[in-house]
Amino acid sequence: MKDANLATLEVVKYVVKRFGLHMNKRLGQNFLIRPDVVAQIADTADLKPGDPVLEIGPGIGTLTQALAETGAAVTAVEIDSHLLPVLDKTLEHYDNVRIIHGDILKTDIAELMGHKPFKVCANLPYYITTPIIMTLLEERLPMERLVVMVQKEVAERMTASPGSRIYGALSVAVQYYTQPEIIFEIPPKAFMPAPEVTSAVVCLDVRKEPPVSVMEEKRFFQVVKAAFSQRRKTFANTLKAAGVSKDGVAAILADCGIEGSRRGETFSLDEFAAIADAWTRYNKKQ
Ligand SMILES: C[S@@+](CC[C@H](N)C(=O)[O-])C[C@H]1O[C@@H](n2cnc3c(N)ncnc32)[C@H](O)[C@@H]1O
Repeated sequence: MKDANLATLEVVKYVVKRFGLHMNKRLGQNFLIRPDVVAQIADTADLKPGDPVLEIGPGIGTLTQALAETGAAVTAVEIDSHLLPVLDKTLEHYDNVRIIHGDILKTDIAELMGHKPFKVCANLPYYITTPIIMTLLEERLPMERLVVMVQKEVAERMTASPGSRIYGALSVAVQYYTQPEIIFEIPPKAFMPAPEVTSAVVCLDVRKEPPVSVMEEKRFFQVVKAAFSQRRKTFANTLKAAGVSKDGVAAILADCGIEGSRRGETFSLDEFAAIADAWTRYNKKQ
């Protein structure tokens, strides 16, 4: 199938029929049927021959083919064993593709990618988008860029600004580790079967250093989690709920100069960092 572009309705239909596939909704199986969209996703990854790239969920190999065509060294992790014989066939002419059968959330990715720098390019299964993104980022893998297709609403959360309704823990984490940019949107009809939602491709360029420095990163993310777990609470009450004494709350707020009446969802990364450091200093004094 080297000459056939896999990302067309005719080819996807043919493959589904030939292998007797049943799209598994539970595994987020919506396959792209637009060659231009697939090409644009692969272009955004900006791959050179030999570049290691990780794909999550190759499906029948549509995006995998576009990645392989760049000459990159493609590693694709697919959970569904029914798709393995399909991928064997659709990608049989590429010697720069390695298919791994497994659950990406249970895979030792650093080991799989040989502890060397790599990029990620994937049309993600939507039911586990956030766990996948958070795992990849929190493990501090040597990634340079992630190009991921996600639900449009999730893409907007990743890039949201403080104070907006959709700004949350995912926005802070993504913006702490990366510089996110929404590249383009994709309508449901670009997939078979068509999902119920519009999708978007996001490019996350991994930062060499976080944009704010904090004394204890763990504390920073503890503050973020507390701030968004009860969005309607004032920040002073959020700190109390997190187990800080009344005196402690007063001392932390005075130290970082932030009004306790504000809600956590209005804080910028700088403000989250200032609170986390004030909390760390307070704890050290106790
Ligand atoms: C949205 S489809 C993308 C298919 C193909 N890349 C495309 O663009 O047409 C998501 C793929 O992820 C696979 N998948 C779902 N959960 C997974 C997991 N935990 N680990 C690895 N692959 C998974 C599904 O079986 C499916 O092939």
